[in-house]
Amino acid sequence: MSETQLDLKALAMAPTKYVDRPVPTISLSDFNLRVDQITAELVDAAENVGFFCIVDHDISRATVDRIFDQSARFFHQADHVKARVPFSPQHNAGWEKNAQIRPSTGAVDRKESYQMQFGAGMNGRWLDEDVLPGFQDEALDFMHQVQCVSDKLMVCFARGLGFEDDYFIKAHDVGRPESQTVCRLLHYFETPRLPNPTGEVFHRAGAHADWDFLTLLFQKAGQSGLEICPGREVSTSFGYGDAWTKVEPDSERNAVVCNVGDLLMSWSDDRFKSTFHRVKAPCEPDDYYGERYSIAFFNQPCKDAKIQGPQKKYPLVTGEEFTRNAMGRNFKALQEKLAREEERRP
Ligand SMILES: O=C(O)CCC(=O)C(=O)O
Ligand SMILES: [Fe+2]
Repeated sequence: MSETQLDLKALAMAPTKYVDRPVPTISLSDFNLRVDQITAELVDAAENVGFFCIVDHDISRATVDRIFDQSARFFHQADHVKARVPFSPQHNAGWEKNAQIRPSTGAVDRKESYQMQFGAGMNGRWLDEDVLPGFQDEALDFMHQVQCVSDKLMVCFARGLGFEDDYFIKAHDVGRPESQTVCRLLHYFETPRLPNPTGEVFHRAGAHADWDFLTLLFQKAGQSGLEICPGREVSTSFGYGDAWTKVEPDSERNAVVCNVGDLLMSWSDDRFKSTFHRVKAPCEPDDYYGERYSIAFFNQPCKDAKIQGPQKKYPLVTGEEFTRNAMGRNFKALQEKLAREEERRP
């Protein structure tokens, strides 16, 4: 074994460093009356952490429970059934299994996911009504409810940056054919406890930043693993630090975890932080190795939205260009990671 391999192995086996960082919980109650206060809290969280939890958001626990039930119904279908609605990179919609490789790990995430959109991108990508009766209606109803909450957050971020109240809402209008917003159902598989016979680590969601405007993440109580690692300076950097913080949303209060994505970071001239996060690959005794469900709602800009911050730090791009550039950077970083690993092979 070479010296570098030994170093890497030692690093992989070292216990994870954790630090406590506050992840604020922000109430959206009496939104119209309290909008200035809520804006101040959201801006502070976006500037200093990039992650926050929202409560009193008007999506009921029953609604969240029902969409998780629908998600389980979907994922319990046989693979050959789910394969009727395969993931299409061009449409950013559909089902994939053990297929996503993150530049941070160079290995597949051990999970399956199903990405849904509001409009034409979903043509042919819903399972038939006789396979999953009621699924499509319930999923779309949930997505519209999450969009309503997103709209409130967008009003606050627009105010915080000095734009008109509806500036971001218009740029993310899910009623338009140009909408790119995605709701992603996620299902992580139970993984063998370490040490396992091969020593293999099963990645869940390797460290990454989201490239959307704002992500709203729904989790199930008792299925932990989400961790953040702030300290990123600009929206184009792939560097990340080393001390992680566990995000434990208050399930009693039906909290939804939100995070600023690269798009909002860039649109705010890097004032609001898009933060590295991961669903930890379970590898230490206290980690959660069980099956895990989550739902991520990615607010994406309409293809023709014009994106530029108030200080014009970055050149103006359209929503379509921003997404294409982000995917291109991700692809390049992945190729570089895989090439480095190839070089290291004895
Ligand atoms: O499943 C989770 O809790 C997080 C997923 C995530 O970060 C993502 O898909 O971007
Ligand atoms: Fe993410």
